[in-house]
Amino acid sequence: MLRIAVPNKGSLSEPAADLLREAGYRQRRDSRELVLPDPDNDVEFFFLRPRDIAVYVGEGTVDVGITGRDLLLDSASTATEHLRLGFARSTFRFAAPAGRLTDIAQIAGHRVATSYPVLVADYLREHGVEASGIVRLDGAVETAIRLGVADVIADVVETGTTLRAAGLEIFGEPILRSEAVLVCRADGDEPAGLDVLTRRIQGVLTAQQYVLMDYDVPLALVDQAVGITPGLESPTVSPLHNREWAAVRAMVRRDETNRVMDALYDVGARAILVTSIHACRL
Ligand SMILES: Nc1ncnc2c1ncn2[C@@H]1O[C@H](COP(=O)(O)OP(=O)(O)OP(=O)(O)O)[C@@H](O)[C@H]1O
Ligand SMILES: O=P(O)(O)OC[C@H]1O[C@H](OP(=O)(O)OP(=O)(O)O)[C@H](O)[C@@H]1O
Ligand SMILES: [Mg+2]
Repeated sequence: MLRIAVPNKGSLSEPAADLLREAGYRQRRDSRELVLPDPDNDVEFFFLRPRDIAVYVGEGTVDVGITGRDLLLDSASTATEHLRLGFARSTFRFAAPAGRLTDIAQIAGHRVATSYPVLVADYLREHGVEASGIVRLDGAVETAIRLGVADVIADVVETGTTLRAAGLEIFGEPILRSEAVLVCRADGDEPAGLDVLTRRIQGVLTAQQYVLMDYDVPLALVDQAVGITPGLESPTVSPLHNREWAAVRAMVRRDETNRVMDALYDVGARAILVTSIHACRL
């Protein structure tokens, strides 16, 4: 049985459960359940704190897990990134009171508050900057400066709303771009069943990222239209009752749907239909 660690709380928890459910796995109904066997799929789920997941995977206590790239790096675990999952995207950044700092070199001699001390210490060391100290906090890091515990913070930034509300401003380059990732052990054999889990998750992600586009186009314009919708391998081109026209079906990236429809219409395609993909294996 493949042992899979899933975040039990926080921003990663719900999208991770949704992804696994969509991939055909059982998911818990009660948030107090800590272990959930799924014998039909030959896997077992362990609901753990997101921060601990890379540690368990690195130790080999569980085979794979879902966590954030930032949490993986901060754990200093030997676990390694196996698959990007595309949700819980964020950047990890330095911030200070608006207008005060512009460059990470200016962190020298200042105190940095963060929930990710390993990540921050590694980054500062790599950039040759010596802070006077790193203050580890569990959360609400943005308040640390006002309370006089630190001069600079390093924290997760998604929309920037929390920083603005605290009168802080990012400076320097992003320390990291993070998203949810599937992690597994770096050494040893690949655990049995990881290939199936990976293919199922990739199927869900592809189904979310692509749509099916159908359209009719005059025969003379098929090459031009297919140039706009090359599909993943090659689009399906079928004859129509009207021999002057063909029907084309191709996968298109969801975020390009409207741009592609406009371009197809411009070359003469008509009856352009877009359908969601429910599931797929490529
Ligand atoms: N606002 C956010 N937007 C996107 N991702 C976020 C956000 N906040 C946290 N994350 C991501 O979620 C992961 C952290 O999850 P974790 O459960 O430890 O913290 P949390 O979601 O802030 O929950 P908590 O309420 O326990 O603080 C990290 O990978 C981080 O990048
Ligand atoms: O850029 P934003 O969209 O504002 O999101 C970023 C904020 O979200 C998270 O905080 P959370 O709400 O989890 O509180 P915490 O600091 O107590 O973890 C993170 O730690 C930032 O503070
Ligand atoms: Mg938080």
